[in-house]
Amino acid sequence: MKDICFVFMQGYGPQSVEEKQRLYMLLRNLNFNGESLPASVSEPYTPTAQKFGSGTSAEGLYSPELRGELGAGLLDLHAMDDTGLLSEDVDSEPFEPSPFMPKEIDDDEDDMITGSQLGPADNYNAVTSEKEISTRENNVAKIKVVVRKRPLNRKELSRKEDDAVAVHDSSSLTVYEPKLKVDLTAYVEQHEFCFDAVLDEDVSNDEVYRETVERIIPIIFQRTKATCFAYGQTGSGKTYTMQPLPLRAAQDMIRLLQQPVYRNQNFKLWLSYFEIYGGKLYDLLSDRRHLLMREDGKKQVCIVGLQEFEVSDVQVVREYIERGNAARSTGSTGANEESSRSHAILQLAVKKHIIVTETRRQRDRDANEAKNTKAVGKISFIDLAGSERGADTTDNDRQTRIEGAEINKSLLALKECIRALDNDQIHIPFRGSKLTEVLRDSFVV
Ligand SMILES: Nc1ncnc2c1ncn2[C@@H]1O[C@H](COP(=O)(O)OP(=O)(O)OP(=O)(O)O)[C@@H](O)[C@H]1O
Repeated sequence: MKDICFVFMQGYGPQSVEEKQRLYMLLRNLNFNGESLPASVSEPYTPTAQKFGSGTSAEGLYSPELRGELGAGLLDLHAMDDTGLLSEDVDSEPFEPSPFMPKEIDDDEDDMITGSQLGPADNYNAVTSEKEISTRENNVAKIKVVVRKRPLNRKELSRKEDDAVAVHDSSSLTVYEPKLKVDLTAYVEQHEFCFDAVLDEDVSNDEVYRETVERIIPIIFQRTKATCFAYGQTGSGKTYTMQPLPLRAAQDMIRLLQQPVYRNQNFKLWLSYFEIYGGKLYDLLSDRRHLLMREDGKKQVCIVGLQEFEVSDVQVVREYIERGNAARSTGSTGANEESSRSHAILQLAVKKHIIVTETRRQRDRDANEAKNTKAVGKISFIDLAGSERGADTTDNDRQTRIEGAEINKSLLALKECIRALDNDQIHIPFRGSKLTEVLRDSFVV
């Protein structure tokens, strides 16, 4: 079997329920974990208005039993913010629309989903045209789902396994699912999917960067936060895909920092890296120091004690990333010898350093100007731990199974939050896991 890793991009700024629901729609159908694939799909699933327009055609895809055990992921690292974004004193070009936003938007069609276009089996809530309009007008959160196919690994090749995924073009693929009839005759079911982008197995990490992160780097300097996360089952290539991205992003950010417009404003780049392992937070750049998560008076989640480092050199960024990677919790699963056993979160924050004059007493004491910083924008890279099927755990020891259970639990909690959002529930179960607690603000508009 070939596996697929999803790279999901989320632009920050004001977010709408509609965008999040759309993401949920996209991702909850992406469980290629053998047993959770749809039993029968007569038409391809397309996460755009055109396909939703087909009414019941893809009905089977949306029934709860076909969603699979571990569904979608939706992350937002407002949660990690203990400071609001700088709202003034930033000289920049006018605020840019999302790089994922089509330049020209046709009023009545394309990428927006209308209530009338939804299939009856789907309890996706109708999106009113009024909301659509306001969404467009506000240029709100932009989501991009990119799928990367990985090549067969040595084990799969030696077992002469079939290639289960065929990439057709830059936005669609087919998954071939081997099945057995009741009389044990083998047959293959085909499932077609469309995404914002599909990258074939020969695509390099550099191309992944260009397709996903590159375009949002400039807007991080314009009071924007973005999150890129990798979702997929264990061994699907999440870490392989995610690890090079922050370094490439840092390279571009450092280059931008040299530009007079940002240099003159004293913009600097800061890096932090932590993981959520077994429901606990650890600083990967500070000897795995146990971190505590607290809520402040404004119900903002703060990670107390998380170390941030100012970086101005790509080589230094590389060293920090390597140090953090080395500190990450890894283990071995049936599907991946070097499996990440944690959710890793690397953040690159642009901050404006403000020279402030302290109180008279302090000034007298210090006679120096004190420095202060204010967040301008931030990009977060999240390498989620892989979801695991029962079949992946047969060879695992007790510890690995416990870890797997914890990982699945947290991804399930993530799914529950997204499902609650999808159902417009008032109560969103953030407290289901540390992951969802930390990412709480992503579910709150
Ligand atoms: N696109 C690719 N091209 C070549 N090799 C790949 C690709 N994707 C993944 N691999 C290889 O597959 C193996 C598993 O990848 P990786 O560790 O990134 O999976 P993962 O999804 O992070 O798994 P886990 O959730 O268990 O941590 C690694 O040896 C990696 O080098």
